[in-house]
Order: sequence, then C-alpha cells, then structure tokens
Amino acid sequence: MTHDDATADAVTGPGGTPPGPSPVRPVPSPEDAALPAELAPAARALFGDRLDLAAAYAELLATDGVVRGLIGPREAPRIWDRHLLNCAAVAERIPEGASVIDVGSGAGLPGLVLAIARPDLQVVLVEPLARRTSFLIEAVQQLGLAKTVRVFRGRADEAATDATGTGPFSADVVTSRAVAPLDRLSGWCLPLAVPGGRLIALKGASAADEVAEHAEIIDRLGGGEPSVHLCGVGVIDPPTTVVEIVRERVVRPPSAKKAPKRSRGGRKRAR
Ligand SMILES: C[S@@+](CC[C@H](N)C(=O)[O-])C[C@H]1O[C@@H](n2cnc3c(N)ncnc32)[C@H](O)[C@@H]1O
Repeated sequence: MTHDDATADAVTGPGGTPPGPSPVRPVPSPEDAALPAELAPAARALFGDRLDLAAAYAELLATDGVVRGLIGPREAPRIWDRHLLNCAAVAERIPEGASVIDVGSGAGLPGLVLAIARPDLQVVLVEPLARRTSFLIEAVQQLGLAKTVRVFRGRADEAATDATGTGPFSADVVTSRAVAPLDRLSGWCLPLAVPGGRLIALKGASAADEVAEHAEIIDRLGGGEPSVHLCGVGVIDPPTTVVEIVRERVVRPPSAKKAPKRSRGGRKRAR
C-alpha cells in the first residue's frame, strides 16, 4: 500500500474523516524558542553566562518537547516568559551549594532550569512517568548537566523511602510547580526535606488562599508557618509567587508508623 492509498482509506473508509480541509497541526520549529528581544535583559540577569545553555534547553522544549507531547504546541512561543524565566527567578530563594529535589518535574520545570541557572546546585528530578523521564535523561545528557543533575523515576513518596532501592532521597530544598494543592504537596515534599530544610512551591494567584486553607494540616505534617514571597521583582513581570514551608519537625507519615507487635502465633501481643 502506498502512502496515498493509506490516506485515501482514512478519508473515505467507514468512520473516516469526511472529505474537507484537514486540521493543520503546527510543526515545531527551533525559531519558536528564540529569545524575544524584550525579554533578553531579564534572561541575561537570571542566567548570566549560562544563557546559551538556557537557549539550548528552550530549543529542546520547543522541538522535541512538543513532538513528544511534553508541552503543548501553543506553549512553544511562550517558553521564555512562562517557563524559563518564571522558574529561574526562584533561584534567588535557594542558598549557595544547596541540594535540591524537584517533585513532578515534567519536562524539567523548575528543576532543570535551576540546574542551568545555578551550577552550584545538586539537583534530583523526581518524575513518575516514563515518557517524561526519558526526555529528562536525554536533556541532561545533551546539555552536559550529568555532574549536577540526576533523574529519579517514581513518585515523591517513593523517593522519600527506599521503595525502589535507590532512595531514600533528601535535600536542603524541595521545589515543585503545578503538581498538587498545598496540603497534598506538603505531605509529599516535606518528608524529602532535611530537618530545617524547606519546600518552595511555585504557586500563582492562589498562593495566599492555599496557605489560609491548608495551614493547619501543614502544621500537623511538621511544617512551620508558610510564607509567601515574590521572586524576580524588577526583573520579570509578573514576578513568580512562591510559598515556602520549613520542615520544622519530623513527623512520620501514618503508613510509616509501627504496626502493633504480633506474637509468633500472629496475634497481637498482650500488654
Ligand atoms: C502538570 S505537570 C507539571 C510539570 C512541571 N512541574 C511544570 O511545571 O511544567 C505535573 C507533574 O507531576 C507529576 N506527578 C504527579 N504526581 C506525582 C507524585 N506523587 N510524585 C511526583 N510527581 C508527580 C506528573 O507526572 C506530572 O509530570
């Protein structure tokens, strides 16, 4: 069967698309990732001498990332402002030389962006979906970031325990963007922070409302009082809003609490 035959079948066969103009699917192009002139000062301020590396990542996202369905085709022209700059601004909240775990990295946001902007950081990207971790592993290789970035395939709770045999992971800072509401996110991320370490959750306009709604459960999870900060003020517009929660107390999740001891016969031991 020739290519033309296949096309004809698809159009005219039972259940096929009726004849007419076929939907136009945008073809990803490296030009979509070009840094807009008006954003160049912010990009230079946030990436410094790593701007070329950021540009290489932007191109990967706009081409391979779109083809592999990791970001929508309409996102490609907005990669710099909505993704790279928005994420890079958060670097100002992370101490020099810190270890970072990014939960639910997707295509590397914000974890890979932070690793690009800050070569002093050691970053672990936590992501359960194979299609996404394949992209991340290839991106880390292509961008030459293997010395500072690791990719862990699994959920946050698996990274925090030894569930896969490669953990447990912990870090000074745990980042996350667009993964879950603050209560669930705290339950996943606080166990990954070292005591005294912090969760930095990238949130939009909902930040203050989420804090008010979930402060009590965050306290029960061992988190301190959440604080809201703006990152990149005077550099990007709008600045990035983050919620920070320090892991003040180590609270074991209910699943990790000891089961009641059983006698050899399998019955609960009498007290
Ligand atoms: C909406 S995407 C956001 C991706 C990226 N952070 C961004 O801002 O573009 C949410 C991501 O969280 C991941 N995810 C969902 N549940 C998770 C969990 N329990 N632990 C780690 N990642 C999770 C999903 O696989 C998905 O890649």
